[in-house]
Amino acid sequence: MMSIPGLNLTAAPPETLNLPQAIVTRTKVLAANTEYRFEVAFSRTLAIKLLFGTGTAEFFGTELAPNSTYTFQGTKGAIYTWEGCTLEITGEAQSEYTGEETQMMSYANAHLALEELREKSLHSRDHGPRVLIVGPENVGKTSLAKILTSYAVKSGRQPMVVNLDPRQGMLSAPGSLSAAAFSSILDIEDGWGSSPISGPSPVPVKMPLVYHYGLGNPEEGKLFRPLVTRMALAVTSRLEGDTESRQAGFIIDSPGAISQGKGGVYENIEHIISEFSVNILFVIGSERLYSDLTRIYSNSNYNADEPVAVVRLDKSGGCVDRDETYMKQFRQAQIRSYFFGHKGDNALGPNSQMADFDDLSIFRVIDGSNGHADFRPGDDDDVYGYGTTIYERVTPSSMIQNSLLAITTASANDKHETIRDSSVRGYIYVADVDDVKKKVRLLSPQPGHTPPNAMILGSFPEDVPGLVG
Ligand SMILES: Nc1ncnc2c1ncn2[C@@H]1O[C@H](COP(=O)(O)OP(=O)(O)OP(=O)(O)O)[C@@H](O)[C@H]1O
Repeated sequence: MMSIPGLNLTAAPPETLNLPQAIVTRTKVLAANTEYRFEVAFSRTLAIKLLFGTGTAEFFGTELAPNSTYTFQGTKGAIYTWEGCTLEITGEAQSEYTGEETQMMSYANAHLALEELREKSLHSRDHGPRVLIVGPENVGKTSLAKILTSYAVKSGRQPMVVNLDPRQGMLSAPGSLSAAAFSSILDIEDGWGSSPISGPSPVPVKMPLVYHYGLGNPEEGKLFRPLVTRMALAVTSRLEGDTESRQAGFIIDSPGAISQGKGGVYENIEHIISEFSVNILFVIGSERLYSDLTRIYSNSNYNADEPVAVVRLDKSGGCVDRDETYMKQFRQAQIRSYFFGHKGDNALGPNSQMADFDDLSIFRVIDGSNGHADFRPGDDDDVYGYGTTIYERVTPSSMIQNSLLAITTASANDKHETIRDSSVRGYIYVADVDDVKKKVRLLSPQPGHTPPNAMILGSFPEDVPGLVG
């Protein structure tokens, strides 16, 4: 275990890690167009190797290198093969089986259709496809986003990927919305891969643009839509300045909650489509949603410069429901690896810093549950006009112990809208609060002084007790 520079602290191991387990190695022969589906607990490790010369295999679109061992913890996923292959598997899975009916053919066709649009954009100097993926929870939206991204990268493109689902982070902490251009392969073991501050990685790092949302549900509070607008501006201007990205277009992953709708009206989906000028809408796993959205965006009803193509895709039979307990463990693992590196190997040594209460400018997101929010789904953006109260300034106290603070690029004196619209430089973790001495102990991925910038404290992600032992 590695000590943390500064205060001789060590990272607390995840409670469940390193438990003894039966190590059983077996080989699994997969026929063409099938996949090995597995679930592995956070307390276990499953190692998978594609045996050399037996064929090719991929994990959500990213090819496995032959004879390399990939290890998974707390993962639910599938290794798919187009032509058949043999895997060597070591460790204990909670569940495992071979899926013979997969959606990979239709997902690959979706990729080919996007490639055609990318080729067309090359000749016309238009934008490439601007894709939004919607559907209820756990229908494989994120998996499809990864597959489309991997295939695009493999085709030599550099797509932007935008994560608008705060329940899980992409190259960032949970609770955030982020965007990044992908020009290299995704990290098989670590989901989307590593960002510069989350540990060394064999896969080149990606520099994400991050905004902090701080709530779990996009239908709650009054931040989601303004942040979508903000993100759309940032992404669009990046595309304007970069021919390769413009041609590749972007892929937006969305939270399941926005696909519930209210009486056939989907305000958050419509907002995302109009702000990002989405022209391809993939609807997974809900016929009703598909039918409602087709009605809304059928050419005769929808009045915009460019029509929105609504495309229905089936949910893969491999998709697994993830309960709150799993999601919480998943987020905690994401946060742990943000500070300590992937897989608890403590490859990163985050810094421990002491700060006075007065050094911290903390703004707490006002959500729907504490009586201040006046958000109604029907409100439009002008209610967020000049001088809106979005946050409340909080004095540090033991209340903030174990929480995550998003350090923005805004100053503490800025208007709330400015703080909201500022990107996040990074996150710090409040390890300890001394109410008497009025001091806090912070964990930061980077050395140096605690910045005076405005910091956002959300009610989401939940506290991570015992990140530091
Ligand atoms: N073909 C498959 N085989 C095995 N597991 C799969 C398969 N496809 C998806 N999964 C797993 O099922 C779970 C749900 O999939 P995914 O995260 O892609 O859904 P989602 O629609 O993005 O969910 P949410 O809206 O809750 O974020 C994930 O753990 C994912 O890894």
